[in-house]
Amino acid sequence: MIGIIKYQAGNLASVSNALDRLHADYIVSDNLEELEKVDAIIFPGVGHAAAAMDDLRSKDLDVWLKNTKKPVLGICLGMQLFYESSEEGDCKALGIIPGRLKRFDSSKAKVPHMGWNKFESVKKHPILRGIENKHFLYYVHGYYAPQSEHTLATCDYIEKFTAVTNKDNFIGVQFHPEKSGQVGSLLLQNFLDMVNSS
Ligand SMILES: NC(=O)CC[C@H](N)C(=O)O
Repeated sequence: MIGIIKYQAGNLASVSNALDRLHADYIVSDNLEELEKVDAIIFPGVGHAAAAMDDLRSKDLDVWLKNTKKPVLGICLGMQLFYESSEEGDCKALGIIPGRLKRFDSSKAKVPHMGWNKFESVKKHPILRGIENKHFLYYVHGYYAPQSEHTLATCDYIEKFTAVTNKDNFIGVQFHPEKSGQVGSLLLQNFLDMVNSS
């Protein structure tokens, strides 16, 4: 059973639809008792980092997320909030992964980075099974996580930034797998398979 975190910055419908297409069992919830019972978490996100963190704090979801040992897949803003802070609203984030989100330099190219782009895998990981450097994924973001020891894959737009990150039970993807067609569905299925085999 997957728990999709329900908070004001979650693009819940598109993530739910993607799981429906994979016939996955899930709940959409912000209730900590309900979330404690699921096998894994999908932490989606569209919106402003500072506002999203305020909403998570208002529901004690920030502390719960930071301390859960369940597998967590963070998507877009969900991935960004794994880090220590973001230049977006100059806000503190969950602090699970070291680093600070930076804004793209809009003097160099149009911001946000919006559209289909490839990615370059840096380290092997089950979440990337069957996904190769030739594949395109869908991105919409104005902030990026610089490369670090936790970077599994990178993407090149103005900067070479972290497209997929992993620390312990936390996996983050900057792109939107729920909007990335078959390749995106494969990544979500890889996550489900990791959960089912754990
Ligand atoms: N789609 C989004 O909400 C992106 C997350 C964040 N606001 C960014 O611009 O990077």
